[in-house]
Amino acid sequence: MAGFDLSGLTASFGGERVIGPLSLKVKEGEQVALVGKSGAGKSTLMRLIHQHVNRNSSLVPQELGLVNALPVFHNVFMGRLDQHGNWYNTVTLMRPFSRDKDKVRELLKALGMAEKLWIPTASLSGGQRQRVAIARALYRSAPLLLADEPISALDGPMAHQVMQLLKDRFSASVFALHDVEMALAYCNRIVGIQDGQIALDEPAERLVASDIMSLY
Ligand SMILES: Nc1ncnc2c1ncn2[C@@H]1O[C@H](COP(=O)(O)OP(=O)(O)OP(=O)(O)O)[C@@H](O)[C@H]1O
Repeated sequence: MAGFDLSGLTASFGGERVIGPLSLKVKEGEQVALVGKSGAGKSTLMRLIHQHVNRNSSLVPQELGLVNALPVFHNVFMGRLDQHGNWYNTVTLMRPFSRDKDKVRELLKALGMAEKLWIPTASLSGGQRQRVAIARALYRSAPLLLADEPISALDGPMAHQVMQLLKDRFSASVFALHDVEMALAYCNRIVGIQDGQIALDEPAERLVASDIMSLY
């Protein structure tokens, strides 16, 4: 199941409400961009959605969640840790299976970094690290993608390549995006977050960048 239908979503920190209560329904075929100024609540909403849909989703968190001491291969493989037994995961740590190596190499190739397969993640650049987290989400291959600022460290051409790849590979997606032009180019629905509430919810084709800038 690619979509979700959640209601009564709320989040508070130190007694202060930062999200909701709000409802959000996302259907198969929708690429949703969460936009809004820094601190509006996009990451918090993303985490709330993930808590509810969890195993049905591929997650790219803003902080990436990589294990620096491990090579790129193992960080990408982690996208499917919960789909294998302990024995398989333990063997893979020491001596990965060819079919998994081939699959991960193929994903890295699509992201322009196949040669980094066995490099420890700690020695990668910020943009390369971000692509490892994206490869991990692609490897998981869940029907729903939740991606919090997935292209913030990528240069222009790579940012476009990654957004196109993610759009093609997932049947429904929720992106938190600072880049309004990218949101309009790759998403078909724009949800504006302001003070923890949905202040805008429109098909992207009905909006231009200036309509969204009123949220900032
Ligand atoms: N762990 C936390 N403890 C306390 N307050 C938090 C915590 N995480 C988020 N907040 C607060 O919740 C609000 C929403 O934060 P959130 O990170 O969701 O915003 P955002 O829209 O994702 O911002 P950005 O675009 O900068 O990533 C902010 O006021 C932030 O200070």
